[in-house]
Amino acid sequence: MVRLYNQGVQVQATVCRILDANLDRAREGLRIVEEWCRFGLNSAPFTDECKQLRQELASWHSLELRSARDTPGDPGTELTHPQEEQRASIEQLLQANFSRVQEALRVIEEYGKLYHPTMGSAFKQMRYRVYTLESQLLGNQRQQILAAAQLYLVTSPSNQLFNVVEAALQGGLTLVQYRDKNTDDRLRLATAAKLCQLCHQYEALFIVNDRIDIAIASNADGVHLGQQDMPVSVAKELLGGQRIVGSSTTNPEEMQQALEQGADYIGVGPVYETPTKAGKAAAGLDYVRYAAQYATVPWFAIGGISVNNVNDVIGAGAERVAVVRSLMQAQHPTLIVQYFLAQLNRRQSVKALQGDYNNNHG
Ligand SMILES: Cc1ncc(COP(=O)(O)OP(=O)(O)O)c(N)n1
Ligand SMILES: Cc1ncsc1CCOP(=O)(O)O
Ligand SMILES: [Mg+2]
Repeated sequence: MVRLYNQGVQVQATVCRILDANLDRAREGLRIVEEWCRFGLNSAPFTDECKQLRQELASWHSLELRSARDTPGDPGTELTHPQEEQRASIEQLLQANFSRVQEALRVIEEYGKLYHPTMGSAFKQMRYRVYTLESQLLGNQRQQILAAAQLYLVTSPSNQLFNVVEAALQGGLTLVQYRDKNTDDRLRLATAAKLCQLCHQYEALFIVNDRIDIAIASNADGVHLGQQDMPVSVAKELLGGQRIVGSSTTNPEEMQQALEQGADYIGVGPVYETPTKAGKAAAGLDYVRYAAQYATVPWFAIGGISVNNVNDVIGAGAERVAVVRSLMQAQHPTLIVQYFLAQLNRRQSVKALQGDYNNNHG
């Protein structure tokens, strides 16, 4: 039943107009995405998902809402943003239309709460489905690099910062996080932008620690957030579906929450106590074993990991590790990266062989 609780007639009509206009906006944007899925990608599953979303929108677009339309009296019909006149690529066109759909769904989610008891939650779910579709269509390359990454360099302030990062990239590193707690924002942004360019030159991902604003402004591939930072779900909303959001976890509860909120990867640690995060208790190898069994997204063991103990961490089930000092203080970062990758790959090969053996003899 459609009800607008305790509102005057004028307000009711306005809410209906807002819902009507945004249902149209969302449908149009989805249709544009759908055409690319159908004719550009020939993808039945993506086309189908767009169609189902459009059908669900249509099921809410009642006669009552349509009748509230007042196109001649709407001052918004003539307003266009200069960027709407230009699209440099299919990716940009899709991105603009995903943003349009997500914005419209968010408006409906909020105003819908005034209109129908289940409209807010229904549109929230739809918005998450659109994020997923967006990340499958546009964020795929980032997710692939993330899934393949085995070593993660988290930087610390250094006057050799760019040299260390470049040397590590030359060794095959594909994931870098810029972590600097004390520099002022101007310098932090300039450093982030330069590091981002450097990483992209090597087709590596660039992540910013703590700061969503700096991640966006530096064109980073994502952000890493801890338990005291912005919640993952909020970061996902601010960054859209394409960028990566990583989350630090120290115990199973934090892991569960990070997974529920949609973290793309998680940090697991500190495995060992470390001066880089002084005062933080070690989570230990037991938590690494837990992650090996229960984590459903890529996860990186972190904290006190060096060439001397990496095999213990791998032995506890880690397939990916993150380090600060082991690379930032290395004399030869390229060689250290190669050593870590060799150890992690060796483990992967052994696991693959064991899998083959079990399949053939199980
Ligand atoms: C890969 C990775 N894992 C964990 C952390 C720690 O994040 P957080 O708990 O927010 O602490 P700070 O790094 O902000 O001091 C990380 N940065 N990266
Ligand atoms: C940022 C962070 N989060 C958990 S441990 C850690 C620091 C790891 O530093 P190091 O590799 O030097 O021990
Ligand atoms: Mg943090």
